[in-house]
Amino acid sequence: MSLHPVLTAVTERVITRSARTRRAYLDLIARERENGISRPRLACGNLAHAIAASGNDKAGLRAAGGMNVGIITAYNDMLSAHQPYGRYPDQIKLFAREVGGTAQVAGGTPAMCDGVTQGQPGMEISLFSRDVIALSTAVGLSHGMYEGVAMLGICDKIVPGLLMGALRFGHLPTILIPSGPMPSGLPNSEKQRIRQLYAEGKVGKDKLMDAESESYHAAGTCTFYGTANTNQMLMEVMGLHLPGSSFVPPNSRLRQELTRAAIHRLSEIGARGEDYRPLGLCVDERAIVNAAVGLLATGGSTNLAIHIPAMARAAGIIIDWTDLDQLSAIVPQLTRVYPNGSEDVNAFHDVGGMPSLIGSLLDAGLLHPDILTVARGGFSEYRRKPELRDDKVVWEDAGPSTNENILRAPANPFRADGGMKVMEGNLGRGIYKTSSVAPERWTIEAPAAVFDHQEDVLTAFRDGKLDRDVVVVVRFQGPAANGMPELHKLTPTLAVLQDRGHKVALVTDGRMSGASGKVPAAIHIGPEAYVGGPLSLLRDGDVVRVCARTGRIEALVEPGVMADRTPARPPAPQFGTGRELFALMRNHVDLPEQGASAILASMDHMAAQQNA
Ligand SMILES: O=C(O)[C@H](O)[C@@H](O)[C@H](O)[C@H](O)COP(=O)(O)O
Ligand code: SF4
Repeated sequence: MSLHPVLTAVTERVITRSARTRRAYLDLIARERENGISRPRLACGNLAHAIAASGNDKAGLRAAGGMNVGIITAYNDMLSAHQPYGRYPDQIKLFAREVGGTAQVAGGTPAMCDGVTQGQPGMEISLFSRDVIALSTAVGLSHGMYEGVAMLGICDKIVPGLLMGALRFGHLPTILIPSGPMPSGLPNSEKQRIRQLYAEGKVGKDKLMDAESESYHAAGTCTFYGTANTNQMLMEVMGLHLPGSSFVPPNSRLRQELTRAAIHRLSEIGARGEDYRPLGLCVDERAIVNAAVGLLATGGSTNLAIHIPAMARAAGIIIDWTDLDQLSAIVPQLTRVYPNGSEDVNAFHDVGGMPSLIGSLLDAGLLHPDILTVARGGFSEYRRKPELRDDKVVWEDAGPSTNENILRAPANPFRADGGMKVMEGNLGRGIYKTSSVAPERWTIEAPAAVFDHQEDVLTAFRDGKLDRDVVVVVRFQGPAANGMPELHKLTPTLAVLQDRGHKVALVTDGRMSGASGKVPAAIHIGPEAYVGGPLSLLRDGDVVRVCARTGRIEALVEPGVMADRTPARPPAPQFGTGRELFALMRNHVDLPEQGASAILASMDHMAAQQNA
């Protein structure tokens, strides 16, 4: 099947736009491979320090005969998705020895749980924790002891951060190793129902806690299709996981054999072998466009509209929301997984999952088939799913979906267009996730209720001030203002207003969770209010129109009236919960459409100085 012409056109535009920065990046990783820090170039003292505690691996590490795998782990036992990783390093060391290599934990990174910080001050650190993870990855790999990298991370900011960091060592082969979703618990729609009853005061805290604990109840990734599971999907359509490994349950024999296979495969794609597949060549413009297609075909998390540009930029590639919007026009929605439906990722995996999805997108010419992946052979390997045969993992054709209520092929999509729209108008430019909102709610026009803090929305609701058609505007939530938190805590309250029959929409320069849905939301609006963006000029009562059909977000106020207004004063920045430590990032961060990253903005500033 030939490639869809829009996919080709968007890819060529990305290649052209990125020509200079991508060339500089490829030159960098070539230099790093030839002359960069590496084990043979370490001095005796350096190497002695690096192997002092390596026990039986010391001789192997000193002789440098096999690959030394650097493990970058985002393990902590509070994050349910990362809790299984505690045992992985010891397993990986065994698997590396099986193929004549060694492995060391090169370093750890933090891993925030957005479920724990949702609605809490810590959420104002969440986006910037991604950059901290990128920096932590670079710290670990900077020792030059490793010929391959195994990365252990799943959740929201962790996979983007790991990739942003590892891409700066893009001369090294790198594989991401997932740990898998927890068993399905209380259905997400039932959890949401209980939350709405609680928001209305109709059930007590114990009932809510019981529902939450039945939903999030074991080790493994939460099973809604939020940012974490969108990350897993992304790693498959970019060929950075082993095929079909994203949603295999944790603590299973197959999961362990997939980890073994990943380490064995990593040892084959190093610089010394005949099948060199460095990360920086795997992540090229086609892989990034594949990522965007996967995001749109699955109605993935809006957070990836920020993270895909950031990961791309770390590899010298520039993709923007217009590219996303144009791809969205031709990429059909093929999955219905909560919040885009009632089923979860375990159900998606059981009916064919990633291999079936990738196969059908390839057949429709909607994915680049010729990307360089970590798996042997080409991207067509990713049509196949892993099975355990005689205790060994083998890959077998996955075939089409077995349940068209959850997963479909492009010939019979849930919707003909992708799940995301770019919104523009006199209030700025943002993103709207259409896949999780009923089409009859795609156009909302109502008077604005303007807030500077999400808590004030909940107070206004409790005081009965929102019981009407309303566009709730929450501003000063952008990256420069307070770190661009998710405002997902507002979902139950806004959904109650919507269920009462009111027309409701949310407009914000902040973010929403990948698990957010049901309520129309125009988010990531830039330029943000904190830097004087149009949201800072809005007043209570202004009529705002949010229309995902036209992609427009407008204040129906005379232009002269808005222009004559004085921008609202930003709230004072807050100390506490460590937020003051991130002022550095707030002061240097760039736009969400560019990736909302202080480190990438500073890196590009450095490149501009070099070229001056
Ligand atoms: O982007 C995401 O997917 C979210 O950040 C997710 O990781 C977070 O945990 C949500 O808050 C979970 O949803 P609830 O808050 O509804 O449990
Ligand atoms: S998916 Fe979200 S809530 Fe679940 S463990 Fe990961 S970050 Fe936490």
